[in-house]
Amino acid sequence: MKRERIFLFDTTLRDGQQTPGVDFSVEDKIAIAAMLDDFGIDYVEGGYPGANPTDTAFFAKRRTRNARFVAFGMTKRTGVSAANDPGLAGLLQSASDTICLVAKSWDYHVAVALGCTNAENLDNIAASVEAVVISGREAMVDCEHFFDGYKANPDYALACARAAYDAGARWIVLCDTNGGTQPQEILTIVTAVVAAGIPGDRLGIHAHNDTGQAVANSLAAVEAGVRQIQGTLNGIGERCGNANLVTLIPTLALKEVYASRFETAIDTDRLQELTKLSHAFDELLNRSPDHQMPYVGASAFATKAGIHASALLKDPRTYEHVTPESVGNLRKVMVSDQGGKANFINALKRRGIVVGKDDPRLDRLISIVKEREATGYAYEGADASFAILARRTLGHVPDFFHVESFRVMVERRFDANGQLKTVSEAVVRVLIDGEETLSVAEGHGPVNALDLALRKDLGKYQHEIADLELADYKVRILNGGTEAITRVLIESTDATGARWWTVGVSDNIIDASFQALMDSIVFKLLKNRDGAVAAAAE
Ligand SMILES: CC(=O)SCCNC(=O)CCNC(=O)[C@H](O)C(C)(C)COP(=O)(O)OP(=O)(O)OC[C@H]1O[C@@H](n2cnc3c(N)ncnc32)[C@H](O)[C@@H]1OP(=O)(O)O
Ligand SMILES: CC(=O)C(=O)O
Repeated sequence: MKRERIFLFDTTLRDGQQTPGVDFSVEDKIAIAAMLDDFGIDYVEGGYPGANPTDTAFFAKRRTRNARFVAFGMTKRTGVSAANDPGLAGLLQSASDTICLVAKSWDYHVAVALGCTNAENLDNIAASVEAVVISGREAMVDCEHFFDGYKANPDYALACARAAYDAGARWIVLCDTNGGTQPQEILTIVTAVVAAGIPGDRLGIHAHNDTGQAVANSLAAVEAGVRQIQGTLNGIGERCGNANLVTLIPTLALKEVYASRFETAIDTDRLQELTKLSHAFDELLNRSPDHQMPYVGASAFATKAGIHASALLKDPRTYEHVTPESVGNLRKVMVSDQGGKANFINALKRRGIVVGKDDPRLDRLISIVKEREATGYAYEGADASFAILARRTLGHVPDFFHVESFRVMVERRFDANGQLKTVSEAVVRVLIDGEETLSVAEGHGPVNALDLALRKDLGKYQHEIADLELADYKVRILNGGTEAITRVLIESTDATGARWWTVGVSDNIIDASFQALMDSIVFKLLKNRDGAVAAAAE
């Protein structure tokens, strides 16, 4: 059976830009447009030329090689001709292939927001689309509030869509602008639009996620006939976001119910780049990836439950709905107090440690991990600390150095210029091969001072840790009150690009940090000696 083509439209740079806290520069937009273009998205909406200097500069030239480059703007205003509407002129001057016009399709909005008559709004839609078509560009109309409008006045909502269609718009996009419509309603309303004479292959869906249904609504619209889906990378967008293309793309490609009937421009090779794309975008936004994001999250193919791990290791299909490789993700079997022997054997194998199911040392390791987790440690997020603990329990970790003592001091005082300053200083006494060194360092805070002092003079190992850097530091108070236990997680990295997490737990935050810092250095030294241990670092 010939599969029907679904066109993917990305509005990360336009609706995504409307996300609270997201503010792209021209350089960001250029980078994101290139990522989307390389990935194979059909349409890349770049923003609103004329609305602000960034978007105007971004549209000074075409920013995609293969994808259609889309400029967004509103239909002309009442009382001016299309030729004299400054907003429309800005769109027509932009270096775009396609112009997407937003048009009101809810009569209530026409009255309240536009303050014109229903007939004037229909004229504005038609005249604006005609102007785009005459300019030689592809015209597209986002029918704003289409579903709410249809529920209030179906004839008028349909008339708006038809005005766009009759004037020559290639796509009429039905928008759930307020994001409150449910999948069943989308199915019914889109079916009615198709029955009213606008073919599905001229219709698109733009769904917001205010009830967590944006992906489901997009799929319901496809089911009813639409052939263009609008969405964003990682689901960013106004309020609760837009339909997440990173979820929709693999669903369309990997779920038989869709894959047997539809195809997109994203082939199986490109699909394997999906996790990278999603994470690269988060990197650009300077935020941590959502571990639980479908398909691409770090937890999407992770299990810490012993019963699951045991079956998963016999055959991954027992607990995976698709393979992690298909979207470029990884399977992760973690160790924790929820794990059984299978979790541990797998985790150890990854680090080059082979241990039999009946080996008593394995039971010992499991009971140490479970006991420690009961006191606050969390090894599932601290792979490197687990690697060290496993090696200590099952084999051997060299005694590289020994910290005899440390002291950390925080002092608030006036400096020589009379300025009030808080100073942190650490002193560390280290024994290496029987020789003692004493290091003193000042830092931005007590943990930074301790870290600097610890790494200041490690004698013969100093050159080995020169490229070690702390990338992240997380503190979690595990129970309140004066008896609070603190868990510290530290992420480290080095020149090879490897990253590893270590953990420390104590009722003293400095002591917890010290444990995590020590594990970080020991892991780095182990990693320098043994490639297998590096499997703990990603
Ligand atoms: C559902 C969506 O996400 S639509 C996209 C929303 N995104 C944005 O608005 C981001 C970019 N927008 C902007 O920078 C500004 O709103 C601009 C530059 C476009 C316009 O700025 P201003 O001219 O100062 O108008 P302002 O933002 O205050 O109000 C919007 C105006 O557009 C009118 N308008 C809104 N939608 C439409 C439409 N589809 N067709 C014609 N006019 C419209 C409103 O009636 C209002 O007119 P008024 O000023 O006469 O009351
Ligand atoms: C066009 C658009 O962003 C919306 O209706 O939500």
